[in-house]
Amino acid sequence: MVHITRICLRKYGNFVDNLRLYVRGGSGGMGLPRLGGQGGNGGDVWVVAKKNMTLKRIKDKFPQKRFVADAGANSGVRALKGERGADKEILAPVGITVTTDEGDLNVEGDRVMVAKGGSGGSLYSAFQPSKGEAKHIRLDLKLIADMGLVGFPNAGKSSLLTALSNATPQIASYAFTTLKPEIGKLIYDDYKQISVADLPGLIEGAHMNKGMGHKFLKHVERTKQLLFVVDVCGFQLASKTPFRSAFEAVQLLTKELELYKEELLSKPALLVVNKMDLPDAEDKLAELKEQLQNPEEFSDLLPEDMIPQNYLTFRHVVPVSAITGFGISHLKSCIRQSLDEDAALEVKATHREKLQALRNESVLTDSYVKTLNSSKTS
Ligand SMILES: Nc1nc2c(ncn2[C@@H]2O[C@H](COP(=O)(O)OP(=O)(O)OP(=O)(O)O)[C@@H](O)[C@H]2O)c(=O)[nH]1
Ligand SMILES: [Mg+2]
Repeated sequence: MVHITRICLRKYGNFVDNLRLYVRGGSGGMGLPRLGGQGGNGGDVWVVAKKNMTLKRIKDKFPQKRFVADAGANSGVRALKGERGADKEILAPVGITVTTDEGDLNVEGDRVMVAKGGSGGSLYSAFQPSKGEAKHIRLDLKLIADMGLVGFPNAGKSSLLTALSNATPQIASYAFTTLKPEIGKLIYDDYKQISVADLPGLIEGAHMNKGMGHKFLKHVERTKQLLFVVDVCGFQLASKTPFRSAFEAVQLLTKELELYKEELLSKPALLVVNKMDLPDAEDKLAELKEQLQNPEEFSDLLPEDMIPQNYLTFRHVVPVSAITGFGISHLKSCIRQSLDEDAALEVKATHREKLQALRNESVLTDSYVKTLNSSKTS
C-alpha cells in the first residue's frame, strides 16, 4: 500500500454533501387597535432547486448559515393593511433531501417552504402579531453510492466491481460496455455494507458532453468518494486516438472532472491500478508511482490544455488484478478505511455546528432581552 499525502485541498476545499441551516420566517407586523388596522404577514423561507448550485456554494456564501425572511410591516394610519414581508429563498442544488428536526420533508417539485412567516396582528389576535416559525433544517445531497468508479473505457471498472461485490455487470473487451450505473454492495465481516457504482467509461472531452459526457459526470456528483481505475499498461481508445499511459490517464481524468465541476475534485479519491497480471506490470507500476509523487516534473508528457490546475493526490494507490483477484481484499479494506475516516469527521463537524448554533441562539436571546429592557425603560 502506498500512502501519498492527503487529497489536495489548496484550492478546492472540502466537498460538501450535507448542510445544516437555521431558518426563520419573518415576524408579523403590529396591528393598529385604534383604527382596526392589520399588520402584514411575515415572509416565508423557501428552499429552491437551482441548476449548477452546490451545497458548498451556500456554505461559502453564507458562513453563518442563517436564513431569516423579512418581517411584515406594522399597520399605520397611512397604510392600515401593513405590507407583507419579503420571502427568503435558499438556492440549493437539484437532487437534495430537505429534513427538519421534526421529521422528513422531501422535496416535491422544485420548491419547498421550510419556515412560515408569522401572521400580522389583527382584530382576531388583539392586534398582536405572531413570530415566524424557526427551526434547523438539513440539506442532503441524494447519493447513489458511497464510491463511484471513474475511469476510461476498458480500464476494468466492471470487472473490478464483480471482483469486489455481489454485482454482475456486463464485461467485454470493447469500450462503452457499461452504459448506465450499476451498483454493487461490498459486505464486510461485521455486516457493514458499502455501495460502489460502476459508471460508464469517461472519454477525453466528456466535460463538453462527448461520449456519455454529462450523463456520466452527473453520476460522479452523486457519490461520496471517487475510485479512479486505470489500466497499468495504459490504453488507446481507437486506432486514430493517441496512446495514453496510466499516468496520463490519471491526469486526463482529473482534468475532465475539473473542467466539468472542480468541486468534484475535493472528494476524497483512491487510485486502483488494474491489470497487474499483465507482463511488465510491476515496472510500469513503479514508474507510475514515481510520476505521481512528483507530477509537476512529468507534466511535459501531457499537452498543455490537459494539465490539471492541481494534481490530485490519492489516499491510497492500490495495485490489483480484477481477473486474478490479486490485491482485491486489500482494496476492500482501503475503501472501508477511507469512508470510516470521513464518517468520523462528519460526526465531529455536526456536533461542533450544533454547539455553535446553540451559542448563536443564546447570544440572540440575550441581545433581544436587552433591547426589550431598554425599550421598556425609555
Ligand atoms: N488482463 C486483465 N484484463 C482485465 C482485467 N480487468 C479487466 N480486464 C479486461 O479488460 C476488458 C474491459 O473490462 P471491463 O470490466 O468491461 O472494463 P470497463 O472499464 O468496465 O469498460 P467500459 O464499461 O467499456 O467503460 C475486458 O476484456 C476484461 O476482461 C485484469 O485485471 N487483467
Ligand atoms: Mg464497464
